[in-house]
Parts: sequence; C-alpha cells; structure tokens
Amino acid sequence: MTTTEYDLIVIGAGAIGENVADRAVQGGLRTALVESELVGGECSYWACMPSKALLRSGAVLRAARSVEGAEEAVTGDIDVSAVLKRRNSFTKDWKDAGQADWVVSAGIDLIRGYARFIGPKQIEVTGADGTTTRYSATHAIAVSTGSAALLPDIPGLAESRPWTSREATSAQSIPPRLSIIGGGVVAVEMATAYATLGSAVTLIARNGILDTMEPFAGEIVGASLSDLGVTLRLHTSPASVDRLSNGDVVVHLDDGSTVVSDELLVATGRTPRTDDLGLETIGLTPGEWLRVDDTLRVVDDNGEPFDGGWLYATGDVNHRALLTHQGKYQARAAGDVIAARAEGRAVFDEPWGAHVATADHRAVPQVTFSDPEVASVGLTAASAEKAGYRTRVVDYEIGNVAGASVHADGYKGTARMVVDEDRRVILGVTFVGPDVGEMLHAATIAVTAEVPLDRLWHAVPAYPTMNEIWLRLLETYGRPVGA
Ligand SMILES: Cc1cc2nc3c(=O)[nH]c(=O)nc-3n(C[C@H](O)[C@H](O)[C@H](O)COP(=O)(O)OP(=O)(O)OC[C@H]3O[C@@H](n4cnc5c(N)ncnc54)[C@H](O)[C@@H]3O)c2cc1C
Ligand SMILES: NC(=O)c1ccc[n+]([C@@H]2O[C@H](COP(=O)([O-])OP(=O)(O)OC[C@H]3O[C@@H](n4cnc5c(N)ncnc54)[C@H](O)[C@@H]3O)[C@@H](O)[C@H]2O)c1
Repeated sequence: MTTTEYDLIVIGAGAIGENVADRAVQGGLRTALVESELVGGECSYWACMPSKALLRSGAVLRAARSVEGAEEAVTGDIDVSAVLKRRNSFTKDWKDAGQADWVVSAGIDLIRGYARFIGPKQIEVTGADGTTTRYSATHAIAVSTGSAALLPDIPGLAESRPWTSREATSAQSIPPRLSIIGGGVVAVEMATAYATLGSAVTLIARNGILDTMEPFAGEIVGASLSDLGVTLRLHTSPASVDRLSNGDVVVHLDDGSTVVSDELLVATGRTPRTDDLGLETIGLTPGEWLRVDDTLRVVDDNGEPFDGGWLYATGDVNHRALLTHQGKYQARAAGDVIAARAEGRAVFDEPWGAHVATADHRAVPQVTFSDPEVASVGLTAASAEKAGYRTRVVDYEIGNVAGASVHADGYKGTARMVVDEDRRVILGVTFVGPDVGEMLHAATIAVTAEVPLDRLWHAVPAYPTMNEIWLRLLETYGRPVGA
C-alpha cells in the first residue's frame, strides 16, 4: 500500500482542527485534515450554533415582554416550527459543503474518512466505502477529535435510548414531556430552550444547578427555570431508568420517586474521542484525555513531550477547556508553533508568548445562554481561595445601574469581582442577568492583562450602559482618598 506524506496531519475537522490546519498552512506546511463526519464538527451541527438558535427566539420574546411599550406589541406565542426552521438553517440541514469548500480554499487537503494511528507519525484512514489509505507526517500529527456525550453507568439507561446533546440540538419536533439528567451548562440551556418551546421539563441535578460557578448563578438561574415551568429535582440521583412499551421513559430516583417523560436527555459531561483512534499502536491508552503542555504537545507521565514531541492535541480532546473559542485559541498557537518548529523558526513559548495557550489556566471566558445569562471569566471566589490567593470579593446588583434599568423594566442581576489583594488585580468576574454575555469581554481583558485596579478607574464606561457595573464594583471596592 502506498503512503502519502504531509508535513502535518490534523485528525478531526471540527472548529479546532480546521484552525490548526489553517494556521499551519499559513506557516508554510503541507497539511492534511481528516474528517469522518461533517466538516465543522460538533459546534456547528450539534452544539453551540443549533443550541443558541433554539434559545434565541425565546430570549428575544422575553426581552420584548420586559419593556413596557414593547410588551403590548407581543400578542402571540412563540412559533415553534419557525424556531426549528431557523435552527435548521444554521446547521445547513446538517450538510457541510460550505465548510468543506472553505477548507479547500484555505489550501488544506481534506481527507474524508475515519483515522486511526498505525504507528508513530502514521495513520490509516477508512473511507465510507471501507477502503483504507495510509498517510504519514514528516513533522507532526495533531489530534482534534473532540469529545462525545458521557453516558453514566446507570442501570437501564443505555437501553432506554436516551437523548444526548446531539438529539436535543437536532430534534425536529418538541416532546410534550422531557426529563434531563444533569445540572451543568447543557442541561440548563436545553431546559430553558425546551420549556420555552412547550415541553414540560423536569431537571434532575444531583449537585444543584451550575455548581462549578459562583453560587448565586445557580440560585438565580434555578429560580428562573422554575418560573419558566421547569420542575427541579435537585440533590437527588437517578438509580435506574426504564423505557416502557408505550414509549414512556421512567427515571427511578434514589429518593424512591419517579419521573416519567417522552424523552430523556443525558447531559452529564463529556468523554474524549480517543477510544478507537489506534492510540495503543503508539504507546498511549485508548479512551483517555490527551494531556498537553502549553504549546499543545502531548506529554508523557513525567510532563515531557511524548515520544520526542511530534504529537499535538487541541480542543476538547485535551480537556483543558471544553469551549469552542478556547479550543480555537489553542489551535492558533498549535498551528503556528508546529510550523515554527518544522521550519526552524523562533519559538515563543514563554507564558503569554505567541505559541502558548497560557489563558487556559487563568482567563477562560464562558457564557451560559440561560435566562438570565451567566457570563464568567477567571476564578470564582471559592476557586481563588482554594488556589491560595488572598482575595476580596465585591458584589453589586446590576439592576441598580442606570443602563440596566433602561434595558429592562425591573432588571435583576448580580455581578461579582474577585480581587487579588496582594497585587490589586482582578482574578475573576461573574455577571448574571439579561444580556450580560455581551459585557464579558471587558472582564476577560481585565483578567488577562491583569489591569491594576487603580488604572481600571480610568476605563470610563459610557452612560447609560450596563457597563457602568464596572464603576459600581470599583466604588464598592473603594479608592484610596489620600493621606
Ligand atoms: C450542547 C452543547 C452546546 C455547546 N455550546 C457551546 C457554546 O455556546 N460555546 C462554546 O464555546 N462551546 C460550546 N460547546 C462546546 C463546544 O461544542 C466544543 O468545545 C467544541 O465543539 C470542541 O471542538 P473540537 O473541534 O475540539 O471537537 P469537535 O467539534 O467534536 O470536532 C471533532 C471532529 O473530529 C472528528 N473525528 C473524531 N474522531 C475522528 C477520527 N478518528 N477520524 C476522523 N475524524 C474524527 C469528528 O467527526 C468531529 O467532526 C457546547 C457543547 C455542547 C455539547
Ligand atoms: N454556552 C456554553 O459555553 C456551553 C454550552 C453547553 C456546553 N458547553 C460545554 O460542554 C461541556 C459539557 O457540558 P455538560 O453540561 O454536559 O457538562 P458539565 O460538566 O457542565 O455538567 C455535567 C452535569 O452532570 C452532572 N452529573 C455528572 N455525572 C452524573 C451522574 N452520574 N448522575 C447524575 N448527574 C451527573 C454533574 O453534577 C453536572 O451537573 C461543558 O464542559 C461546557 O464547557 C458549553
């Protein structure tokens, strides 16, 4: 069998793999990108975009209903079929011709099929018709195979044909009753979407809601899910699941009660897509996340580049931050550093250098598109304390800001800033409230650039915008008035 050679092979053409390949080509490398399903990956077809499209119409409707004068103009209900049609347009009806065209136009060789390692720097790709072809890389292989929904080991669950995020984001009709296991981001967003679109939703969350975020985020979002009609079953776990002959799904909870629905969505986290990648042929363990250094090189148990440093992993599969924007940030660094190393150019791998993903450790922004939204970056108060910082926590009600009171009648929201008292810089910010997602980037800049609080006073927010929350947080923190 002949083997075709490339400088770099990227496995997985999700948002992250595409960007690794693009940067490497721009850096002068002959690059192949292998994809077994749809070019664009999970984010375009079964995650970010369709989920946000399912949520947006309801968010706009609620926003109009929260402003007197506009409220009176809202005379009808949400148009479910129009929402689903709009969602389908974002996923291009699950066809990837446009994204595949972009890959080719970027100078990347697109290889359709399922890739498996057959040895160091070597892969075999199985096409849809079962034929296999072999490829080798002179410099590097980057694994960008993403993650899949994790099905917990609950008796009867797998047999009851549960939905994962894929079915929840691509459903063409709304089940009358939907139960959801999980209290994280997927569970909360899909509970919001499906309750708005007419399902009777029950959310089963063993640890409460959004439990890795600031506690007030889960409290506010939980209360608003209840207002939307979602039944919350918190601090209880599913013991077993049955799919009855009439199609109903029954979740038996560990408190002895049951939840019956038409569909059951499992939203309990992710598992790496490394189980069938031939990792055993290169000395790695199938099914594990691929641990990397800050230049996205896979590392061995001692933290050293694995097998001399030809293997990279970017995006969900390295488990640093399971978010598209953060994976793409890694991809830019990885594509550039692979090209720099291959061409013998300078490598900038010091913290915050051009070839590292330092922000993964310190400043990961995330917006949860619940109602209200949760926008956060950096450390929570609890995680900052755990990390050993001497902190001060400043809270402020966003509704007291003039811009928020104009934005929506009775605006309710909370902001928190976590300050490193030794350096007087911000470690983390969380905003909860309608439309706070669009305010997050200022916080990301403040945390990433470690802008001193004294200088932040000079970043004047425009009046009357909700960004005046910054001024209120600083005033609450206090400013030295001089001796
Ligand atoms: C419901 C949901 C909503 C989300 N919403 C957001 C959001 O709003 N914002 C955000 O930032 N993040 C969001 N995320 C997270 C985001 O979707 C992921 O972080 C992102 O998709 C990861 O991209 P990736 O390229 O690493 O993996 P993927 O997008 O999974 O791409 C991996 C690609 O590799 C291919 N592949 C796998 N194995 C092989 C193989 N052996 N050979 C060839 N090809 C292979 C797959 O087919 C796939 O196309 C959401 C996730 C979910 C589940
Ligand atoms: N807007 C966004 O940025 C966005 C939206 C959706 C998803 N995502 C990303 O996708 C990833 C996956 O989201 P997710 O919500 O599936 O995971 P998650 O880790 O956010 O939440 C998992 C939830 O499942 C619960 N859980 C775990 N095991 C369980 C079990 N055996 N029984 C009962 N409950 C169990 C956990 O307590 C938690 O509430 C996240 O890391 C997130 O970054 C991002």
